[in-house]
Amino acid sequence: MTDTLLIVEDDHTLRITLGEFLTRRGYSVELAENVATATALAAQQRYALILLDLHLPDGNGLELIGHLRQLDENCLVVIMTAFPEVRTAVAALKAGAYDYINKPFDLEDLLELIRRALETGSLRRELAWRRAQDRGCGLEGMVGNSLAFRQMLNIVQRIASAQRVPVLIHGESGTGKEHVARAIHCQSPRAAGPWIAVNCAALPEALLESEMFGHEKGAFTDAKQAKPGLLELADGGTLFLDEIGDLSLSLQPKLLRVLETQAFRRLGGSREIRVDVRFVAATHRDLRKMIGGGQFREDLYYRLNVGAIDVPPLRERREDILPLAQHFLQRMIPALGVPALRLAAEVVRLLDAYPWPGNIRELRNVMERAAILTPDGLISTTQLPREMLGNTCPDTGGQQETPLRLAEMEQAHIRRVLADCDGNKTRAAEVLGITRATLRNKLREHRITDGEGDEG
Ligand SMILES: Nc1ncnc2c1ncn2[C@@H]1O[C@H](COP(=O)(O)OP(=O)(O)OP(=O)(O)O)[C@@H](O)[C@H]1O
Repeated sequence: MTDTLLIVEDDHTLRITLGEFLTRRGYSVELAENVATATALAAQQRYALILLDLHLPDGNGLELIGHLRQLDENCLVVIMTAFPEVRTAVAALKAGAYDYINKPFDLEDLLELIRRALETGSLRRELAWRRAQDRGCGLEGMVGNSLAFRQMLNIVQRIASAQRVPVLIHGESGTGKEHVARAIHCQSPRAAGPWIAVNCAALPEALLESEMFGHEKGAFTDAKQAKPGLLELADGGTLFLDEIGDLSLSLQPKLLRVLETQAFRRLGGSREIRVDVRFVAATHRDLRKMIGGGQFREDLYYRLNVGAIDVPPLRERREDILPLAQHFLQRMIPALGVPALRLAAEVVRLLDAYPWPGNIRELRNVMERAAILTPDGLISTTQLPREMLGNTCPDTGGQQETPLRLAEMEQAHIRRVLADCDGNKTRAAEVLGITRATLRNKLREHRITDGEGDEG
């Protein structure tokens, strides 16, 4: 099947030229001249890749990235940006863009970037599938040996066997709350029963209510058929309520009632339905503070918090960083078809020093990206994201986040840009905004070799 690309560019000539060029190279291409058209097109179909100009007449490309990724979280976006806007391009990468290319660019370079991005895209899809496959039950998939982690697992095991006790899992984003919730289900006598997960932040209130409680025929305009809710589907098993802190104030008492009585009515229904469900909820929010601010009901909090689990952030269990990194690399080997993936010593040091604000999910993403980018199976600093090179201090062992010295920062940045430009010094000098001669001097000064920018 031909990959369909979307070009979002307000410059008429560039839009048409790019469209014709990529069509000649075998892609199916659609064009949009502004945010409104791009949004309308992306809502109708999935694009393999979107080439996006940042400055559009009716809005900002940066905001559009977020919207596009909401429609399709695996969507690949490549930013086209004018040369002095490197900082904006970095913001675009943070917003989820795959890569960026500086204008004016060589069409062949763009083609190469597109090929690489599409290859990564298909690997990502395969990985998502593998992740779903090996999201095994129980504790086997849970990596960690730090004291904090082992203490948490102890609590998980004890709570799991008390199969009717509601559980509230608290922890920062990406710490593994859903993983823990699933382990509770799998370790409990309910393991053979259904596991149903719902994200309370992802659906508008009315939809969430009808999803949870189900509805009878005619309960509202679109209710053409009666539909059982998730509560019924979870009968005999576990209902996982992710992001419980986002549950609206009007749904909170309704949930509390089910927790207390294990009974409810479908929307528009008069029959009381009884279920046998274990409730596990998770949040990254401070629910106590929300109670103080009147945003979360105290009675619901205490009802859920009977079994309380705190998942520690990764920075508080640093011994787990390396085993987790190795675990994520191992998982990539079959997908990439390489014999092995190894970490350079410098990378190990940087992994250990980094504060991991996005916790295990961030570590997983960093490892998967690095594994895809490495040319020879050895992960070096050039495959790490910029923020990991810029935010940590080599000598602190990661406990203190002392900033890099200017020279170290410059060295790391030059290496990064050189790697991005595949060692092409003319392009690297252009990106850095210096002459080729100045770049040569700096390479000598920082003892960066001609090859791929690694120290000799
Ligand atoms: N102990 C672990 N061992 C291996 N992988 C883990 C572990 N904990 C979490 N992960 C992986 O890290 C990723 C993030 O975990 P998860 O989705 O459970 O986090 P979360 O806290 O629920 O995130 P959010 O708050 O954003 O919903 C997942 O890919 C998960 O499989």
